[in-house]
Amino acid sequence: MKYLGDYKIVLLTCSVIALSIYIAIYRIEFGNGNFTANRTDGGGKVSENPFFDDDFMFMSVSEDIDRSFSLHYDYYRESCPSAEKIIAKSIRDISDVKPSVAPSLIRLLFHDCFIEGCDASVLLDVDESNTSEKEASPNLSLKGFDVIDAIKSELETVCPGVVSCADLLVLAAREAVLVAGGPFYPLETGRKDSAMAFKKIAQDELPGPQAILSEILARFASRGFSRRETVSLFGAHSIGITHCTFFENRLYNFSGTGKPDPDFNPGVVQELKTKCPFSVSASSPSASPGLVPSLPASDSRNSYGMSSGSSNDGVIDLSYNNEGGDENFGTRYFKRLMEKKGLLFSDQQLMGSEETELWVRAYASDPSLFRRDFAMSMMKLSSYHVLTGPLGQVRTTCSKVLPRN
Ligand code: HEM
Ligand SMILES: [Ca+2]
Repeated sequence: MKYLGDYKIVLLTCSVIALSIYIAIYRIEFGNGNFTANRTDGGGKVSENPFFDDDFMFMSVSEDIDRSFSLHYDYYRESCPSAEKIIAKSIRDISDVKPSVAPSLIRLLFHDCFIEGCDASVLLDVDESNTSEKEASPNLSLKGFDVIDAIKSELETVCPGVVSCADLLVLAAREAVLVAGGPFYPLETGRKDSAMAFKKIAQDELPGPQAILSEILARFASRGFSRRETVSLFGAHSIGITHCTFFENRLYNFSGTGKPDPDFNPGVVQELKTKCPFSVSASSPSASPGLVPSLPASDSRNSYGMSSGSSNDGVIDLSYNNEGGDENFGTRYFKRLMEKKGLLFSDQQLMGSEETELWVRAYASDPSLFRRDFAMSMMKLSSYHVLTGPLGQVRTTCSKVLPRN
């Protein structure tokens, strides 16, 4: 009887092992039919799938899974050794002629990674089966797609079908940070591209320029970013531009008062009124009800409106009126916030809690602390929720998914 009991236990254990291996293989092969189900966050840790979180799983199987699902340094060493050099050189060359490209690419990276991870979903055009994130209102003023397309076609001539658009975007943005005077940070590669876009999520999840602090922190926290990391990432707003639409309610009609935002430096408000004349976005669809029709009114929290960044809208440097001159990347932005000179309402929100204000002050006074933190946060952002291994594809044109077989 004892032997029979042991035999049953062995049989049961074998069945459990066989079933687990079967489930493992099934999930890898078919990804539950859902490309977004299995993604990794940075260093190859597979997340969002309870299957991978179970430590009791059999080591040999899970180690193999781990390897094929993780990013690596110099992933293209064998398959496309010149990839990183081509990307870096292209960004430097293009930026020499057109400096505005660097900030555009950094923003593009943020808008990609923040929505379902760094999977180049933001680059897809609309087609029969896909909507496009480009049509979500926070993305209407994104730029830099042409630069990514140009570099991708160069990569395709050198090593066809090898370098993913997701890797291209994070590497291009890293070079853009350097070109803009920011820090270098190492990046692992091996991201794959998504086979779909997430327009609705982009519409709902990217914070708008009227977002309040609690909303901003919650959006970043839900993606694993601490307050310190969130504040450091905002340092990217020390470069690039913003359209008047995104802050003009602060000049003319803050919260329906018909007056400027009391939290906006009065000197800067006066100057900006000449650059962003009254009522550019008077007919903004996000106007609060009951307002005098000619007052710009974009207080509503989602706030991008439908005509965001339209071409007849004025454009202002995010570092406008930067008395410190060409100071360190990052530092100047945080100093501006301390002087109530942040252009976007959402920027100035960082001064709205003890903890975030503490980091603003720390970064304003310690450039090397900021550079270290920004580098770490950009690494984290660039590896957020990536697709690896068989879970994604390598598009040959960044704006189109691969044709189905
Ligand atoms: C609450 C979070 C954020 C909001 C509401 C926000 C909003 C905006 C807005 C409204 C603009 C102006 C776009 C235009 O007029 O064309 C802008 C520009 C920019 N943003 Fe953000 N942003 C946020 C976070 C970030 C983060 C985390 C990064 C990067 C790590 C970033 C990088 C940039 C850059 C580089 C620009 C300049 C783009 C250019 O010159 O083309 N932003 N942002
Ligand atoms: Ca994405």
